[in-house]
Amino acid sequence: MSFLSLQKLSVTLRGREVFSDITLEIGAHEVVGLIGPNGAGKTSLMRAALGLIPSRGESSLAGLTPQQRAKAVAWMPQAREIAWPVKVEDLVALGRLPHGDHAQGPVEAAIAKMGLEGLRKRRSTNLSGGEQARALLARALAQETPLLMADEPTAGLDPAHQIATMEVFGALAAEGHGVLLSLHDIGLAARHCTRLVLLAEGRLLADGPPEEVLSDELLARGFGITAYHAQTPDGPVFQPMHRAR
Ligand SMILES: Nc1ncnc2c1ncn2[C@@H]1O[C@H](COP(=O)(O)OP(=O)(O)OP(=O)(O)O)[C@@H](O)[C@H]1O
Repeated sequence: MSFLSLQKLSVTLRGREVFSDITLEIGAHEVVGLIGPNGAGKTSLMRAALGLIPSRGESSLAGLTPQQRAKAVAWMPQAREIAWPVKVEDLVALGRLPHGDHAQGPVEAAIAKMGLEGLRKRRSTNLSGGEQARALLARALAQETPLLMADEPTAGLDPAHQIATMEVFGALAAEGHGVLLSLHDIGLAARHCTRLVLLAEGRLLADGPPEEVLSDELLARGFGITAYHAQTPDGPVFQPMHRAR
């Protein structure tokens, strides 16, 4: 089952083509890491897929009404903006708005998954940056959508919370959801994503299992780096090492 289908999606901003002809399917049981250098178009790709910016080509989500879309996909943007000083538990409960219910089960589950029990009564605008990110992710989880899309969800999180958050995405995929994340931490991406999509040079340069997409050639071409990688009993280890010459 496909939760997101992009056909030849292209975005031009202020007369400059950011990327063109991106064709991509995301389905159940996948944690897809969208990687690429600064300015490659990762945010633009996700925003165009959601129908938030103009594009050419097709996205299965872009034509939905806001109500339909909010039931099909939860979206955590890069900007962690919380407009009102609501309590964390009330912020998370806003995830239920598209469903028009006050179901406590999904809210409590999201609070527990993001480790927010100790913060639930705090005003969300007073939280640290990483705590706010976890609260916004919990709101997205409470939305209980087939697909979760998040723009750099682990940015600003400490290592334990980065790992915990990636494990939450893995658990969602195991339950049958699909997840699309933009990530700059390629080590986390290598370890926790089932599939990587490399966006560079204005197009989709590679799409496949992490070990294929993180080849020496694609890393040099896409990011201009060399890296150390190894398979360990605990999974793949990946460390960027040098700028490629
Ligand atoms: N509203 C806009 N108007 C004009 N250009 C834009 C606009 N938004 C983004 N861009 C440009 O489009 C390109 C892609 O930006 P985008 O934010 O999608 O990249 P990204 O891969 O998410 O980058 P980063 O890793 O730095 O977050 C960049 O060159 C950016 O300057």
